[in-house]
Amino acid sequence: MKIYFCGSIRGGREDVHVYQKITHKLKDYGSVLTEHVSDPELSDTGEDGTVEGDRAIHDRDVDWLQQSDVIVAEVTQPSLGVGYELGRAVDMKKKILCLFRPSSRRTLSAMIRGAADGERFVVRDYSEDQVEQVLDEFFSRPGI
Ligand SMILES: O=c1[nH]c(=O)n([C@H]2C[C@H](O)[C@@H](COP(=O)(O)O)O2)cc1CO
Repeated sequence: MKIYFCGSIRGGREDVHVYQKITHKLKDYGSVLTEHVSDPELSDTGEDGTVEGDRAIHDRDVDWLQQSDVIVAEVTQPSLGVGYELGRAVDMKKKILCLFRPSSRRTLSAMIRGAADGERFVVRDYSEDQVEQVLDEFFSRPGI
């Protein structure tokens, strides 16, 4: 199974340790196409700051989205890129899990929470210590 993991990069890297935890667990279910997202060495400038670099990142990521079977997004730290990826993934009719931590005291965008249908697009509130349990639950759903 190919898994596309989304997490904030230029939106801020405060949650990178949570991304690491999620990516580590995701490897139990398949290959993670976007492992760089959870790399603590990657700063909020991203992989490449040039216009050509940004185009290459965009085109590669859209291609990976197309190839992927499941999208898992950590959406607590707001990120334009993650929002864009989720919109594209909905259009591609992909199976999507969004993970949000209410302990952040943020309110998740209505465009993400409001997109949930409980089947193809799942939004799950969780705490950091529930990462394994929440992912096990999601990946044991029929059709995943
Ligand atoms: O360098 C990058 N590499 C990359 O793969 N992305 C993708 C993957 C992430 O899930 C998402 C993060 O978007 P943003 O940088 O707007 O927070 O975009 C984003 C950047 C920088 O915007």
